[in-house]
Amino acid sequence: MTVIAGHLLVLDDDEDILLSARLLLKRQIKTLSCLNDAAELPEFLAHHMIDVVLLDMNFTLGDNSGRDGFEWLAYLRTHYPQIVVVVMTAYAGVELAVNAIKAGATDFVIKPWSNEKLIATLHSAVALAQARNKNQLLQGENVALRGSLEHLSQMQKPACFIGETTSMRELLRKLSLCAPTEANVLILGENGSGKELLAREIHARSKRAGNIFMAIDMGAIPENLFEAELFGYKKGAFTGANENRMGRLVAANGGTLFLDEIANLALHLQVKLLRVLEQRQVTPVGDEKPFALNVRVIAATNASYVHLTDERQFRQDLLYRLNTVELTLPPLRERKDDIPLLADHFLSVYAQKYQRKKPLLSHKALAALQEYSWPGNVRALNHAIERALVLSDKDTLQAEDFALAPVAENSLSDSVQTNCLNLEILERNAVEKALKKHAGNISQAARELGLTRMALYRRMEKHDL
Ligand SMILES: Nc1ncnc2c1ncn2[C@@H]1O[C@H](COP(=O)(O)OP(=O)(O)OP(=O)(O)O)[C@@H](O)[C@H]1O
Repeated sequence: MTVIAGHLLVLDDDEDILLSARLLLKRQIKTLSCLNDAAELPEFLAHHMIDVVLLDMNFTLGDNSGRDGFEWLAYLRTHYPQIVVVVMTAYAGVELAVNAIKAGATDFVIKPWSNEKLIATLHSAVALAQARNKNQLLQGENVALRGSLEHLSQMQKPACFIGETTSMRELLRKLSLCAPTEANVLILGENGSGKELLAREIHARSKRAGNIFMAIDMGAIPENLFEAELFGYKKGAFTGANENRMGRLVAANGGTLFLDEIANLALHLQVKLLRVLEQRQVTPVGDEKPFALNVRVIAATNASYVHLTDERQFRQDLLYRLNTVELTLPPLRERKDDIPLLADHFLSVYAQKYQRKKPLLSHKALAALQEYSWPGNVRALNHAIERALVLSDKDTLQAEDFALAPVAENSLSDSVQTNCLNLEILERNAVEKALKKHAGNISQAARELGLTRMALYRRMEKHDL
């Protein structure tokens, strides 16, 4: 006997029916749940992934019209279109069953059921549900692949998260506890400190590791495209919507959704995101049917805690939805003992990339790297090492090969403080100085800060520079 690999929910107000379903099916199907009160269905579905619902059509004593069943069928079709519904009716209710099929049920069984027929029906229903899910995932992955090309090279690299200082060990300890759970995680840390890498590490150590990791830079999506990009749209929903397009949230179904730069999301869009995360469903623009959303959410920001807890800038209900677990990445200047490890790692990476012998670092060069305050954090260290390796063919790299830009006094003294507001000031100073130093040349300033041009533009906008 092959066990049906799916989750079946039997919904019937008759306890005897539920008992016989349990007796018959508990060894036939991988996961079986029973509910005798249909009113509990929405709450139940919000917390469980169901493949098939075996739905009784009559819940009100003396009413054999199937009215309740049709209402719940419509609810399932609207809110959980991927769930396959098989209805149950009494012998006299074959006509009812036919109407239920017209209304979207996939099949029906007559009570009292024939065990064999019921099991065969459920076999096909679960197979159909799984094909639907797979189809949805494939569509999603397709969108994700198209939409995330810029992440492709990073995604292919095996995650290698380096950190051995006390603060990083503590962070990694928390990570190993929360990664296998479904808890939402909020990652705080300065630019370039490794928030996305940490998010990928959580995904890699979670049950969703075999599924998609969808990174969305919330600061990079123009406000007027927010809904179309994230929720998708239906053909004809607006000018230019020439085909149905699945949004990135549904594309992330089954996997992890990484919402980067979450604090850059405008307040009115925060409400929309919150609604989707609460209801766990997404309705594409111009459509009526929502898609069920099954994602684990990891969000990240470089914003200060002061910013996040200021309700004029960030909705507190959204914050609570996102920060079940909070992980804070210390800036690189506060974990200087990691610099030799990181430097060695990047030297290996770039020696391989540029097909040359891995150079050594002189003592002075290492000391200079450890003394530097790294306003652009690990990303800037990474770039500095790549640059040094490209521009020098020596076997041993010296301090001057790294051309470390002097960091202004006040930035350095800010850096010693851990107050979050000062981190904002530190970022503003770094951006301002880089722009001044490069006479407003965005590309050069961005390179020096270890940011992309887009990321630098966002910071300039944020700090009104
Ligand atoms: N602990 C680490 N070990 C190895 N590489 C790291 C580590 N932290 C960061 N990096 C590398 O530094 C670069 C920047 O990291 P990442 O993009 O994760 O930072 P971020 O905090 O998300 O940046 P931003 O705030 O600008 O989005 C990446 O190339 C990443 O691989």
